[in-house]
Amino acid sequence: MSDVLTRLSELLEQRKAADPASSYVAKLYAKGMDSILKKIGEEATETVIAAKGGNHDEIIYETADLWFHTLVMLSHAGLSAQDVLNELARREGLSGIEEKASRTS
Ligand SMILES: N=c1c2ncn([C@@H]3O[C@H](COP(=O)(O)OP(=O)(O)OP(=O)(O)O)[C@@H](O)[C@H]3O)c2ncn1[C@@H]1O[C@H](COP(=O)(O)O)[C@@H](O)[C@H]1O
Repeated sequence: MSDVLTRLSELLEQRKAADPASSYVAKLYAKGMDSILKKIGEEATETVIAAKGGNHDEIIYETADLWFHTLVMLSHAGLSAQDVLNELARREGLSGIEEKASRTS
């Protein structure tokens, strides 16, 4: 895993014991999964709008927001970026059709 993802994943775990008044992530955890999912929906929409606009800085900024909130969702669900990277690694070398056939659910 990249150093950035490793450090951020560790920080997201630590924030589970943090005060929501002093941490954005702790506040999101306290609000619960529905609020986290709402943020993901908003950030996904903002990413689509940025990509349509074609400004590289905006695309990067909005995609970072989307990735970040997705990482918060994974952490709240007891998962991590590494779990998703493991799945992407599993798919390496498979064609799209083979990948679809390999799915269990
Ligand atoms: N990478 C991020 C990150 N990206 C985006 N954001 C926050 O995500 C929010 C984006 O939502 P919006 O653009 O809608 O802005 P907003 O109006 O403030 O959001 P809402 O109040 O409506 O939820 C902003 O508050 C950003 O500050 C982030 N907040 C935290 N991190 C990382 O998480 C770490 C822990 O953060 P704290 O828990 O706050 O210490 C930080 O050190 C960073 O590494």
